Amino acid sequence: MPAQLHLPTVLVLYKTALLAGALSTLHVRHRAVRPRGLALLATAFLLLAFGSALAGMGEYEAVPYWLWTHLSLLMGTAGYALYWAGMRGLSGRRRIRAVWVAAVPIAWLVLGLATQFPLENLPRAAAFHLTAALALVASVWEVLRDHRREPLPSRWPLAALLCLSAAIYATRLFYIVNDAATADGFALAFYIQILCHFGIALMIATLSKERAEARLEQAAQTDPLTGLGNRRWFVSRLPADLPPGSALALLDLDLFKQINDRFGHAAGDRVLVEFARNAAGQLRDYDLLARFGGEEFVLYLPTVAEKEATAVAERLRASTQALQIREGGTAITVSVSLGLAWIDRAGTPLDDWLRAADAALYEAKSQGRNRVVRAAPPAQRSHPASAGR
Ligand SMILES: Nc1nc2c(ncn2[C@@H]2O[C@H](COP(=O)(O)OP(=O)(O)OP(=O)(O)O)[C@@H](O)[C@H]2O)c(=O)[nH]1
Repeated sequence: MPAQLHLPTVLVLYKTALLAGALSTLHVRHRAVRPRGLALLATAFLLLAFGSALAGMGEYEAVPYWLWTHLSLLMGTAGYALYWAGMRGLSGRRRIRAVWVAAVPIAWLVLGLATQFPLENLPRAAAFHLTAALALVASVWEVLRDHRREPLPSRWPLAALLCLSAAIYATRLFYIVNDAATADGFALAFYIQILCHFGIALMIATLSKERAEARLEQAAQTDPLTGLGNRRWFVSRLPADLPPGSALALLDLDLFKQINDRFGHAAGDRVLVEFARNAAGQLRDYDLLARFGGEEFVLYLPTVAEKEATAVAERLRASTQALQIREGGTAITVSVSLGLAWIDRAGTPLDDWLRAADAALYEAKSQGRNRVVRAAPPAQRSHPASAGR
């Protein structure tokens, strides 16, 4: 198979793959809402393509020898340093300082000018291959380290392609250092790199698309004011059949209209945010708190004893009453009423439990507000087929 690869054609295709990578990455960047690392990656693709083109022109003596050797090494190493920085940005990390990215190519340039090693083919190729392999391994690390925080499926194929590309460079480096590199091996390595570049460009586009979809999904399920999940999020997270030994509560801020009327809508918003922050801070990691709309919130406590659920509700009520939200010279105070339903049996639809909690909330308001009222369990449905209608 290697003998069938025509090296000059492979080298032309290699540059074409890099150009295609640059164009596709620029296109994705143009379409992305908050692009990260894509400009760096497109520049990296371009630098690698120009570095490779310059080396090709040098081989035909179209450029002075000293110029293309130094310059192609500079472009190649700068290209892979940018590649790493771009992958880091794409993965979601903070932008790295330019000095760290520039350090690698500048170090090679200074060393090259001082020793003139790039004038020799093997040391120049070894320096390029070493930089490329290390930058690609670092890129794999960048792409995978954020997987838990942002589990996008395309991270894995992207990392696999980067690994393959790094492995090819490392293998080539081994042959170069041992002076065993052949033209056939060279052609095969570049052929695989072509496939990697196409694949990586595709995965960059896929990852950006997956990220945009995940953000849309999250925005559709998040209340923008408080950052809590909204009704859609809450319902999607609840088990289809609430298990016995859990609790559901509706929480409604008291006389909230008066706060808006007296202090203004913006102050009312701050009260909602502070209430949400305080309430979320009182709960376990796996409890679910959402904003149902307006000044109404909903809470689900999985696996909780009846007494404990009442204690949690009572704690939320008391800590809300203790809140002091500063507005100008005065402190706004607020209270909350809660209707609490303790789930004592399976098979009753969520809507019935919500209605029961709502009735209890209504009762809490009627009794003077700032209190927790336990809900009467909803009437049991006689026919299972009617459940959920
Ligand atoms: N600032 C602010 N106000 C909101 C928001 N959503 C709803 N409201 C206001 O919340 C108020 C709710 O008023 P009501 O439903 O009369 O209830 P309340 O004044 O809290 O009285 P009770 O519930 O009976 O204690 C209305 O004035 C709404 O305009 C919001 O996102 N921000």
